[in-house]
Amino acid sequence: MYTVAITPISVATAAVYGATGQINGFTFGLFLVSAIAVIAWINLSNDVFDSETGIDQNKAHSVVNLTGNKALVFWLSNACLLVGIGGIGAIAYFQQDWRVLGAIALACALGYTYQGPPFRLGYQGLGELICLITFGPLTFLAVCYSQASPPSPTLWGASLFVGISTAIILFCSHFHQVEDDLAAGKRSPIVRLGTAKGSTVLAVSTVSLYILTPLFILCGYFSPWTLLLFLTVPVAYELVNHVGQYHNQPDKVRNCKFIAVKLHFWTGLCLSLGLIL
Ligand SMILES: C/C(=C\COP(=O)(O)OP(=O)(O)O)CCC[C@H](C)CCC[C@H](C)CCCC(C)C
Ligand SMILES: O=C(O)C1=CC(=O)c2ccccc2C1=O
Repeated sequence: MYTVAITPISVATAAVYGATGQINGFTFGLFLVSAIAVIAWINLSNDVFDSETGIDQNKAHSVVNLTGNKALVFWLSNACLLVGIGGIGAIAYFQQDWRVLGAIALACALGYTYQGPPFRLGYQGLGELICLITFGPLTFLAVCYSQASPPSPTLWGASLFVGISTAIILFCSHFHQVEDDLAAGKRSPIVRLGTAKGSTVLAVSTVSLYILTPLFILCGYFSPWTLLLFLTVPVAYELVNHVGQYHNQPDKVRNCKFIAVKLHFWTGLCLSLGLIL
């Protein structure tokens, strides 16, 4: 799952490098470490908050279920947040640009509203929108300011791409959980749509990645090298085909999140290369 931290930082940094021909390696490294700590926070605190609603009763790998110590996991998650925000704060300080910290702090606040009381917006099916905004434009803005570069159409285009590919991971994570979600009152997009319509939405969202890229090339935002993205079509096909076949069979569809992670990783790598070349 930690590729969800690495990919947006790498693609945004590649977009900056493509535009300016230089990046600060130390800032890039510190951003990566900080983003990983933020993702550790969101996952550990998700287990804490979900243990309060009972939705994770059957989730064997919930760290709260594994340790039986909710307080410990809560404080561990806060420590991760402190490390993550501390690292981003240090970058903002070195750059003397507090917009870096502001964008990531806003992303973290939105991440909290996904799962924490009193908001729990994920229970209303709003997680994918939060994912798109936080892993897309907010993270990309923070990265470009951290590299002392202004946002460009290339950066916005790439942020939309990564925002969608990250939201696809979250969307896929709901297919096998319909029963548990219904029991806990969580109206995930798959609970709302049903698994059949959900698999169609997944297909359309996945295909949109391969439409947006040529469109951005035609607009002059992306280099033609970003067509490297089409090397990932077999993974996209695997995802759409797997969910299309097994959307209503929880045991068979449960691994689709990991195919989505694979798609997110490889599309991110191809896009980064395309933006650098
Ligand atoms: C914890 C997340 C998903 C798990 O959700 P769920 O409870 O449905 O799944 P389980 O069955 O596994 O319990 C991730 C949620 C992500 C959230 C919508 C947005 C987070 C924003 C980040 C804080 C932004 C970080 C940016 C970083 C790259 C600097
Ligand atoms: O555990 C999960 O299901 C997820 C964890 C996570 O950090 C993440 C981040 C961005 C999009 C989706 C997800 C998950 O689904």
